[in-house]
Amino acid sequence: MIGAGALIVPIALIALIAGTLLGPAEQRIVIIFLINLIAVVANGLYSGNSGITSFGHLGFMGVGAYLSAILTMPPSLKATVLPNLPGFLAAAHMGLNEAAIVSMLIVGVFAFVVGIPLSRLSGSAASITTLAFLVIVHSVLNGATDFTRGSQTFYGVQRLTTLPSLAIWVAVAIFVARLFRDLPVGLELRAAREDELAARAMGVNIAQRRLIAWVVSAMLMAVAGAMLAHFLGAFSPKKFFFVDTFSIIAMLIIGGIGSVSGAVAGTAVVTIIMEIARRIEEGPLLPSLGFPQVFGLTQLALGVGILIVMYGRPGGLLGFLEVDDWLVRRGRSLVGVARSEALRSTAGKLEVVGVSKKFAGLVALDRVSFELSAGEIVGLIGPNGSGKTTTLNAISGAVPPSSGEVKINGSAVQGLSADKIARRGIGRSFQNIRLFKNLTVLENIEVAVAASAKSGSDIRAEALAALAELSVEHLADRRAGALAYGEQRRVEIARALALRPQYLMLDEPAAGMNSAETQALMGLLRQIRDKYGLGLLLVEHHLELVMRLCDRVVVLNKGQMIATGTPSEVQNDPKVIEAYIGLRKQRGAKDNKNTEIGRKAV
Ligand SMILES: Nc1ncnc2c1ncn2[C@@H]1O[C@H](COP(=O)(O)OP(=O)(O)OP(=O)(O)O)[C@@H](O)[C@H]1O
Repeated sequence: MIGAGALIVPIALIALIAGTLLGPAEQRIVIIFLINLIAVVANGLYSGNSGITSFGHLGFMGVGAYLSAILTMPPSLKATVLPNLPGFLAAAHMGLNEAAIVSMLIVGVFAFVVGIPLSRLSGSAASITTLAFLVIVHSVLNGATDFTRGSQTFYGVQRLTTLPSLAIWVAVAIFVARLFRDLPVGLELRAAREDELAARAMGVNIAQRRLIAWVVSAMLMAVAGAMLAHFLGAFSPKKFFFVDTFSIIAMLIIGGIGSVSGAVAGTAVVTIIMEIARRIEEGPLLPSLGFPQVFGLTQLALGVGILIVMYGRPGGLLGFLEVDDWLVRRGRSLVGVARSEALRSTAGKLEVVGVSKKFAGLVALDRVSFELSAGEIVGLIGPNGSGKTTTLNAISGAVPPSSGEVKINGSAVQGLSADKIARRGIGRSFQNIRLFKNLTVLENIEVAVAASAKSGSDIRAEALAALAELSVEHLADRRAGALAYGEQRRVEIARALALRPQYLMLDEPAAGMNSAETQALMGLLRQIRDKYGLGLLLVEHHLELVMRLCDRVVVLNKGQMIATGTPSEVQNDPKVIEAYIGLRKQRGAKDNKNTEIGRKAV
């Protein structure tokens, strides 16, 4: 894999040069750098992809360090250092790599158990929970004296860490992290980092993706712990607590938490800063220049480093950039391949049956019922605040209905999670565009393709074909957040379509478009309906578009359905005229988009 290779080769060269040309003091710095690199890449695999900064990963490193140290220590020595160990641990005697793998597996199981509740949390709630986890692990390491010697130094660990074995583990960590980022699981997790609601609407099971990242990163952390333990030879629980957590987080943040390249860059920069600071701390680095001896300088330097980088580059030195991606993208082809598998069924209907939604005391939807058949375009209109978006949210599972039923081809889906409903065939766009801003346009589409594609299919090629459908394939490598408004709307529709929905719900797709763009959109929507036979539910204030495009129109007012019928029936319905004209009167007959139907009807 070119991605990992571009990062691994320089690291291997550093290890080779250190092993052959450098003295013991410099070798020590390189070894510390490489161990930190595993830890930073591992933490970044979770924190960077999920957007939840973990303060707890040093806990896994600690468990890995103690476990592997116990496993490699000769039984005769264990009888002295840890006389109360249970029999199987007292008798175990392994080599470093074996012990690292066993520790990795045990930590993986431990992380899985801890991760089940954690993966349901988001944002700062999740971050603070990881901090609590660190404190708990620290207390357990201090308390489990039979295994760890408590707060006393755990000594007698075999010094088995060598540059070549370490370099191999670094390569494994980088390879896994880089691969993870590009696999559908990593891509979907990054999408959830950008926008949880939109990711769920694209079929992403966020908790499951977070759990996978948490376990994989914890396992790599255990390896970092094993390497550190067998390099230091002696340590205590405080080695895996706040001070080192701060260093690892500093490396991630300074380099750029959003990429593996950032983790590598941050580790290198911070290792250099810390080494210089440590030398000044230990004694004047350059006595001739008169540098004074300053205690606590290492942490101070890190703090100042974070402040400077955050001020100048809030995303870290490399931000979301993967160096290799940037190199590879230049030459690759942008030819898509349309999907080969059969379309979803073009028969059936989406039924909304007596759906109500209450927000505290407010009745946003009151027993709304209508149907959308495959191949049909239905417009959902009404004045501001009448409940149109809430209807889409209730259907898609973004907000569960308070009562009533939503049926897809006869089976009830209300109460299911949004990602499950998306995978049952409901695609949607959002009123205030919700693209995954820091992902490329192509990656945005790949998230939806991954949720609906058969295993083994070429996700990238299919995503390119979906972009071509909306004539935006030339935008594939652009960052989604950097696109013009009209382009973003098109990409969002392409993304919803890439889910291969049987029913597509678009929330004000023409908002912000000029009249030429709106005309083009109208043609496009008709074309999509004809080609795929899908049912289109269109929320739109642009009434000309609704009246010309829709087969039927449903009108809401104050959460209630006040009319349904063909566009001309609805336009002449007294209740609809009343709703729009009433609103116009209320607003002092201002020229407002809500009054358009009123003017037309009058
Ligand atoms: N999450 C929420 N919490 C509380 N109230 C909400 C929520 N979502 C919507 N509402 C309220 O429900 C009512 C219907 O809102 P909704 O957004 O569905 O209307 P709309 O017809 O889509 O309006 P617009 O045309 O302005 O987009 C409004 O009074 C709104 O304030």
